[in-house]
Amino acid sequence: MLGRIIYSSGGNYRVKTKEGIFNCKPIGLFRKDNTELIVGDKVELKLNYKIGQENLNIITKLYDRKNQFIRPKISNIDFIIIVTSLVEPKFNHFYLNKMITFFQIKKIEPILIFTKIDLNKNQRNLDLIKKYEDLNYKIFNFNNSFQKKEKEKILFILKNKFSILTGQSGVGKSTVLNFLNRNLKLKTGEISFALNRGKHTTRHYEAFEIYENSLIVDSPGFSSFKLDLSLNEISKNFINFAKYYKNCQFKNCLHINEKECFVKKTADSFFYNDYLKLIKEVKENRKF
Ligand SMILES: Nc1nc2c(ncn2[C@@H]2O[C@H](COP(=O)(O)OP(=O)(O)OP(=O)(O)O)[C@@H](O)[C@H]2O)c(=O)[nH]1
Ligand SMILES: [Zn+2]
Repeated sequence: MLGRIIYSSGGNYRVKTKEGIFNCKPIGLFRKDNTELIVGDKVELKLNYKIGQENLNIITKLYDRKNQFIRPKISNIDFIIIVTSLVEPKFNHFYLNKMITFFQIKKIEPILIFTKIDLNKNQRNLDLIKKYEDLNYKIFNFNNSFQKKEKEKILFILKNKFSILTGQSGVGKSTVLNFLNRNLKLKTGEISFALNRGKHTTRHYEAFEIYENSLIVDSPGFSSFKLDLSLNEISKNFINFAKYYKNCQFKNCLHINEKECFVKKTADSFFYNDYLKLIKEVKENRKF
């Protein structure tokens, strides 16, 4: 029977199949060749397999992963849902641009959710959202709720898909999930904010079913993502650079020092400034 791992902790797995969710153990084979099974993996399952005196549900096979992350340890991701609040915490476009870039490089489509629109008093924030709309990203605005049509649209997109939800602490990740599925009842607000769960190192990953086989992993803050980007990848794929870096006349150009570089001349300064910041950050991290 085919299934997907939705929970993993200390060698115990929960696998979701068409027939339901089962607690499972992997067969020894995986241990022998050092294969670690992770949340998101598509696996083959045998129910009530007799081992000695016990009847166990066992995982017998791991199917090829279409993608895989080291931190968080998750595989086969279809979408990355990036939640950004306009206020409290304030609009952090640098992290948003960085995350979009990272996942575009990994060929995973981002879905952008902007929250706390109701608390926003700053027109510039709305103008910034417009910039992402112009780039044709899938965008949803959240006011403690989605409009009915928007909610239907997002559930339709996520149906039968496996997604990661990410965003800084306090932006509203749990609030959004609870709104999409009233049965989840995830803790929101000050308590989880104070715990700052992003810093927990032993956190396990668990995929929640939101709607008709749409699974979402609620991952802690941005900082827990291992972003292994090269300068070359960023220069070609930052946000919307892919469209016009080919017009840059310089080989392996970082679009910084060449006066006549096409990207430097045409890029929107809002994105370009974050690009410079990201290049700087990656260069500095390399020194260690
Ligand atoms: N007014 C308003 N408040 C919101 C909105 N979205 C979330 N909140 C509030 O913001 C606070 C933080 O929301 P959470 O859902 O706990 O945020 P989180 O991203 O899950 O936070 P962590 O668990 O720390 O990662 C809560 O008090 C929510 O009620 C929104 O669109 N409008
Ligand atoms: Zn250039």
